[in-house]
Amino acid sequence: MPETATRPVLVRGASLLGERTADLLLRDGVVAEVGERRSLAPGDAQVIDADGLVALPGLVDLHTHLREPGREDAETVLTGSRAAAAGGFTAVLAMANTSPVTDTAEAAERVLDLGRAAGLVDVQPVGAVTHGLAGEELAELGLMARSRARVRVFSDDGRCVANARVMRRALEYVKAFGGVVSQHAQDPDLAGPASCCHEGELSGRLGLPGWPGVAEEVIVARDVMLARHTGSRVHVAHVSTAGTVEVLRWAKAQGIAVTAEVTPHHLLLTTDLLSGYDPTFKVNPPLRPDEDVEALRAALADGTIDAVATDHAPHARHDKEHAFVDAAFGMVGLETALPVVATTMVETGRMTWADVARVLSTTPAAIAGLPGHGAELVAGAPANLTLVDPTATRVVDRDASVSRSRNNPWHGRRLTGEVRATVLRGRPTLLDGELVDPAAR
Ligand SMILES: NC(=O)N[C@@H](CC(=O)O)C(=O)O
Ligand SMILES: [Zn+2]
Ligand SMILES: [Zn+2]
Repeated sequence: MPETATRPVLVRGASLLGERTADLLLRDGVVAEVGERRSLAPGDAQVIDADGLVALPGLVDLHTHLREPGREDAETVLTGSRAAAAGGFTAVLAMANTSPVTDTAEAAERVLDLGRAAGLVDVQPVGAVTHGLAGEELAELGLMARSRARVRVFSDDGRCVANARVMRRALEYVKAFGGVVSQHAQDPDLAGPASCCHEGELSGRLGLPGWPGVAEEVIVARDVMLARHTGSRVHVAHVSTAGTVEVLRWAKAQGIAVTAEVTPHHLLLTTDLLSGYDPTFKVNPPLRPDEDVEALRAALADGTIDAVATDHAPHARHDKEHAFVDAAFGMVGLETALPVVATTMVETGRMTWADVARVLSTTPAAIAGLPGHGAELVAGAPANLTLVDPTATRVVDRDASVSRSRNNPWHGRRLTGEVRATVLRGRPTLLDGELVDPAAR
């Protein structure tokens, strides 16, 4: 159905970024009018009563694993899109570590098309940096960039681009079209193949091979120097240590084009959760001690870390429910990202809702080069938005998730802030906390 044929939507009485209450009339995929509270007549519009809700530009996730093609038993583009819409996202970047890997233009276009067919969120493929994520030869970066998928973010995520020469070439290459390399920063020699948790007192006690924070920090330090040398842009995926924050702070002060993301889990969960050997908490990079968590929160609040990205990493039970050392790395995160940020950063008074819009929408959209997303909610802007109940609290139930996977580290935890509605180009994908059947839109 063409977008022009959809019914207008009137969002009544939302608090824009938590700052001022207004009505928003959404028509033909854009914000047609912004008016004083209760000033706009509904006419034939579908009315969303947003009294008490905060309106944010639709959330943008720089780091999502959708698992299709190859691991549809863990997630598909459709089930991951549902989780994204339920979490308030209107765009997600789909990581390239699928099977086959997204390392060609055709593979990227297939992911794009699967996203369009699902129709719940803009699925923007990330391209691999190297063929098959092998870290040796560059993938078809230019062809992916020029394809219908317009790939701008490249990453071997799951693996580090460990070879400095390869990283340098990738940075030089993507510079030509304003691309960015998102690095999974982890020196493979320092981290070691068997490592599965933070290296520290606890890993010693548990008898688990740990990996040290410095394995991340040396790669970030190297990559900011390569970004300076090439004049290109580097993005640091899932920052997990205070040392990385120090490097980023220095690099930004030099004017080096580096951006960075932190995951919700690294903002709240700590390494001591591993004491019960529950593989739900096994993730790469690992959960760290309190000092790191505090440094990450401070860096997000002061802008040293630019964005929050979920690293939603669904895994099927038969990959996750193993002895700790054998289980897969990763945890789901799309449906809980906003509540975790609200709980850790807003409820604690460290960030405002305008800051949340910056770290979960505006800045990630700018980093990824997605012009239709992250815009301020003013007349003429694309009608991509999220409505949040800022005070609602809820105990997370992994079985209430719409993701296909259940590796949910938030199960049983009470979080504040609930996504009530998501609107993609003027069409609700989530209403009253329930997914909207695409056929009914
Ligand atoms: N984060 C994880 O623990 N796992 C990710 C890979 C990654 O993000 O490095 C995955 O693909 O499962
Ligand atoms: Zn990674
Ligand atoms: Zn990842």
